[in-house]
Amino acid sequence: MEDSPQRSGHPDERPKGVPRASQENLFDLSGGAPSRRLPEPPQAIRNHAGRNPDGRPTAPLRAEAAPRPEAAVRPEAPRRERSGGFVGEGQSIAPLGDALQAILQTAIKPEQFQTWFKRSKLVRIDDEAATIAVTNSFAREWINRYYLDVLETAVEKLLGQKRRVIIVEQPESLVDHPVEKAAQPPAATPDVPAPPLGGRPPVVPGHAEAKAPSDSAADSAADSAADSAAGPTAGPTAGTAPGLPERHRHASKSIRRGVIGQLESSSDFVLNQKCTFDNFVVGPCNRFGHAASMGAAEQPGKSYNPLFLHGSVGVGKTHLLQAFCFSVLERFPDYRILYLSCETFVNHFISALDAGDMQRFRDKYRDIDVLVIDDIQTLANKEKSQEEFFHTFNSLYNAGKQIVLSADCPPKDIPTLHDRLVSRFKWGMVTEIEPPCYETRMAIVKRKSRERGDEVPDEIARFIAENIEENVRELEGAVTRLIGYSRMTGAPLSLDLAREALAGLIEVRKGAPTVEDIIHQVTDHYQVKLSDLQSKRRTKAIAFPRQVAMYLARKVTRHSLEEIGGFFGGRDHTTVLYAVDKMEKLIVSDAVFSKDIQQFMDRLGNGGRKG
Ligand SMILES: Nc1ncnc2c1ncn2[C@@H]1O[C@H](COP(=O)(O)OP(=O)(O)OP(=O)(O)O)[C@@H](O)[C@H]1O
Repeated sequence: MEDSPQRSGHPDERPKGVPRASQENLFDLSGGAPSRRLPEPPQAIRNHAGRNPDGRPTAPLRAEAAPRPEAAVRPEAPRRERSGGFVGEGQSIAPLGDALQAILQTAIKPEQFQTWFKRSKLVRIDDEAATIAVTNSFAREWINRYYLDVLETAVEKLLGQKRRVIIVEQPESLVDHPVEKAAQPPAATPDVPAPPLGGRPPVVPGHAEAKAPSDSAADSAADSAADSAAGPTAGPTAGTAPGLPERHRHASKSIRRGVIGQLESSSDFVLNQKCTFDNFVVGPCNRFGHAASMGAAEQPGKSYNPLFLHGSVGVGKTHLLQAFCFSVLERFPDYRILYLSCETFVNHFISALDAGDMQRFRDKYRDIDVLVIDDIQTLANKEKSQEEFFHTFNSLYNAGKQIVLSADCPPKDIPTLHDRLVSRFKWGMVTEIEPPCYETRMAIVKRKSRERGDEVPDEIARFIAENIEENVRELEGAVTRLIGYSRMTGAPLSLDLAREALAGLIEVRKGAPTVEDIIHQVTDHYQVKLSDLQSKRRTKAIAFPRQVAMYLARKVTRHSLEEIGGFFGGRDHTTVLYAVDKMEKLIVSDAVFSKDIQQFMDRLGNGGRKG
C-alpha cells in the first residue's frame, strides 16, 4: 500500500493538522500552571514542534518514535524544576517564571518589556540552558539579536549561575493556557506582533491530551484506545481546568467568544477566534468563496454541498474554513463538526487498518453533522485512502451532512484523484480563492494593522500592497514586523521606516519599479500632482501624464489593468487599455515622445527614484 503517514519538519512548513509543540509544556512567565508528567523521551527524539530548542528544524519524525515535546534530558541531571514532566510531581516552574519576569522588568524599559516579554514564557530550565518561548519568529529573531545579554544576566541573577538562553518560537495559541483564561475577554489591542510571521492559524497541538493522533499513526491507535476507555468526557489533564470534559477543553477558544458549540474532540484544529467572517476582507478575488462559505454555514447540507475551496498558499482558505465552523457553531451549537487536515484522515485510516478497527474509524467519521477537511490534495496518489474517503463522502452526503474541503488546486488537477471523487467534489460548489488584488491587499494591510492597534497610513499600506502580491500571510507578517519595529525603536510609522523594517521581506522586489516610482517620475516630469492624476479631470495637461503613467505601469510592473486603473482614480480596465494603446501608437509616430518614454524606462530601470 502506498499510503503512509506523513511527517513534518519545521512547524511553518508542516502540513496542517500536524501539531506543534504541546501546550502542556509551556509555563507563563507570569505564573502558569504546571504541566502533567510525561514519560521521559528517548534521547534521540527531538522537539515535537519539529524544531530543536535553538529553533533549527528537526529531521522528520517517524511514526513509531512516539514523539514528545521536549528534547532529551540527561538522567543524572539534578532535579531542578523543568517543564514537560521532567520535574517532580507537583513541582512548577511558574515561580521561576514570575521571578524572571520581575527581574526583566527592572532591567529594561516598560514598553520594551511589554512588547517583547509580556507574552513570552519560561518553558524549561536544565543544567545548560533556560528556554523561553515567544509567539512568533520575528520576536525570536529580535530577542536573539538585542536581548540575549539582558536575558542571560537576568537568568544568572535568578539562578545564581550562568545559563545559556534559548529562544524558541511557539505560536500564541500554544503559549496561552486557553481554559485558564477562558473567562477573560480577548485583548482589545494586541500589544505585540501577534501572529507568527508566515505562520498558520493556531493549530491544536493534539490539544488537551497532546492529541498525537493527528501527528502520528502510532499515537492514533493509542488515542483510540484511550478514547474508548475514557469516553468523550475523559478526566482532566494538567494545563487545563480540572473537571472540564475534553470536548470543552478543545473548544475553549469558542467558549471564549461566547459560542456554545464546539468541534469534535477528534478534530485536530482549534478555531482561531480571529478567523471569522467578520474579520475576512472581501474583494473580487475571494468574494465567491466568502459568500459560498457563509451560505453553507447558514444551511449546512443544503445550499452548497460539498463546498470545495481551492487556491494557492496563504490566500485565506483556512480562514474561511474556520469562519464557516464558527458560524455553524453559532447557529447550531449542537452540531458535531469534525475538522481535520487530510493528512490526519489518512493517518487515522492507516492506523485503523493496522489495528483492524475499521468499524470504529467509520463510526468516527460518519457519525457527525459536518466534515471539514483541509488540504484534500493530500489524497493524491493514495489509492486506499481515496477509496475510504469516497465511502465516507457518500455516507455523509447521502445523509444530508455538510462537507467542506479545501485544496491548493481544483479537483481535476489533484494528481491521480479518482474520477468518481472528482465528480463528487464538483457536485456542490467549487470556488477559487484567488491571490488578493491590489485594493484587497491595501484593505487587508489596513485591517491587520488596525487589529494590531496601529493603523498604518495609506502610503505605507500602498508600499506593502505593491510589494507583497500573492500571499496574505506575508502581508500579515509585514504588518506585524513593521509595527513591532516601530514600537521597538520608538520611531513613528513612516515610509522610510517601512523600507527599513521590511528590507528583508521584500528584498526580491528591490530595484523593481513600483507604481509609486512611476508616479514620482511622471509628476516630476510633467509638473502635475498625484491628486491630479487620481482626479476626474480630463484636461490634456492632466489626462496625458495620467496616460503615460498608466502605460509605464503596464510595461514595468506586474499589476493588472484593473489594478492600474485603481491607482489612477479608480478607472476601469478599458481606460487603461485605451491609454496603453494610445501611447504605443504615439511612440511609433512621435520621436520626441519616444525618447521621453525611453528616459522614463531607463530611470525606472535604475531604481525608479534616481535621476
Ligand atoms: N481576505 C482575508 N482577510 C483577512 N485575513 C486574511 C484574508 N485572507 C487570508 N487572511 C489571513 O492570512 C493568513 C493566511 O491565511 P490562510 O491560512 O487561511 O491561508 P491558506 O489559503 O489556508 O494557506 P495555506 O494553503 O498555506 O494553508 C491567515 O492569518 C488569515 O487570517
